[in-house]
Amino acid sequence: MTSFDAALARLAQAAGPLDSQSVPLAVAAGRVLASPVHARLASPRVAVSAMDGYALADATTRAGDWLEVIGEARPGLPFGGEVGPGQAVRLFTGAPLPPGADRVIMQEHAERDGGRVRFTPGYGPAWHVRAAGSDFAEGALLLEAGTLLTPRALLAAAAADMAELTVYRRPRLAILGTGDELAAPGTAASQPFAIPESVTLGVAALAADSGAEVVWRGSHGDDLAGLTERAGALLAMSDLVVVTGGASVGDYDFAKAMFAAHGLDLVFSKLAIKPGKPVWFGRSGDCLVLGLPGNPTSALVTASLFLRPLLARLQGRPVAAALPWRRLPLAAPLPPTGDRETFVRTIWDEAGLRPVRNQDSGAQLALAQSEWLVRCPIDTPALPAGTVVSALQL
Ligand SMILES: Nc1nc2c(c(=O)[nH]1)N[C@H]1C(S)=C(S)[C@@H](COP(=O)(O)OP(=O)(O)OC[C@H]3O[C@@H](n4cnc5c(N)ncnc54)[C@H](O)[C@@H]3O)O[C@H]1N2
Ligand code: MOO
Repeated sequence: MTSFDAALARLAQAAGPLDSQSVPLAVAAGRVLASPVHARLASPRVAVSAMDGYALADATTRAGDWLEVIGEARPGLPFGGEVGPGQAVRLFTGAPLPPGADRVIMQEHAERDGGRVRFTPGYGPAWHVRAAGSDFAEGALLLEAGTLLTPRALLAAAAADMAELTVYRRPRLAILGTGDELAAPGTAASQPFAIPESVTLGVAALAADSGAEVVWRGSHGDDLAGLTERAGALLAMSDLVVVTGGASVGDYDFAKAMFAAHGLDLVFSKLAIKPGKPVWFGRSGDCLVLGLPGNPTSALVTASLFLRPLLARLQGRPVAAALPWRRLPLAAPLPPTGDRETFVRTIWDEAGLRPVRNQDSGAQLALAQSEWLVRCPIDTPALPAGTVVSALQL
């Protein structure tokens, strides 16, 4: 069986970035930059006030002396003249500092009398001036290619005065659930032996969260001819097909077989991991194909471990960006692992990571309650509470 690390390395090698496109800033959230963002102007563009108050020359100002208020400055509306000795300009947060002034005194320290102002002693050492370019200079590199456009990154791109950004195309993803027993949620209870088709819903949500455009989602029964035809249609419309279930060795497990007629090239199959041993990955022509086990916990765990990194790669990001392992303590002991690397489902409580009671790979309720996967390599001995382990948020 192939190890988790070896499988990930093969996946990273098999999947490179898709092409890029230009999109308006307003729809760029969650996308990944294909080109870096450089500032088209400095921030701030000129020295500005950090407070509402008065601008003046520090060297010629003493607490208690009256100054003449010669004008006003607001953000985007500078004062036209220069500030000399014995003078002050009324100004507001973000307003350009007038020439001749080098500090701002907050209005809380000012006493105003018509056209005059004076300042109470102890107005403090802070100058309340943001120097031109103190945030970033014109031309500065703000965001590198490969950056995920989080709300914070998007704000910086806007501050760089960009109207459009060059981002990687969103991977088009088709998701097919397989199994005769599957029924659309809401219809299972009225059919004997049917079960609600739950897995593709969870996988689709995870994929969308990782930047995919889900172009098709549905399920199909266990007939190989029908599945083969469906596989052809899905390969034609997507960059990546995810098929769930039918990954194991049963007589009705057709997940790989349905792609055989479409020239499936396997990259890996059957891994030394638990849950998720039957996960497999390959390529059919220009399209990638990822097979997840049908057991719901196995499917969502392997989607976190392989689908997220795959979508990251297709959008120009490294595998590691999709697998931010953290070092966190265990709140309860863990049993030893055997010959499969084990990903234990846990919740976070005040003492650390606590395994959920039901570790069955078919679980759906325990999966919903789980928050973190704890990574236990092959042959890890029993671990006492307090041990610091590698964990990944589910
Ligand atoms: N003889 C062996 N049997 C099994 C092995 C093995 O190595 N030898 N591996 C086991 C492991 S590990 C797993 S994981 C499962 C995975 O099997 P499949 O991928 O073939 O999954 P199915 O048989 O299609 O389904 C398993 C289980 O999950 C339910 N299911 C499937 N799809 C959905 C869905 N979309 N929504 C909700 N539930 C779904 C299905 O009804 C089954 O109960 O194989 C073991 N067997
Ligand atoms: O590997 Mo399966 O996913 O354990 O049940």
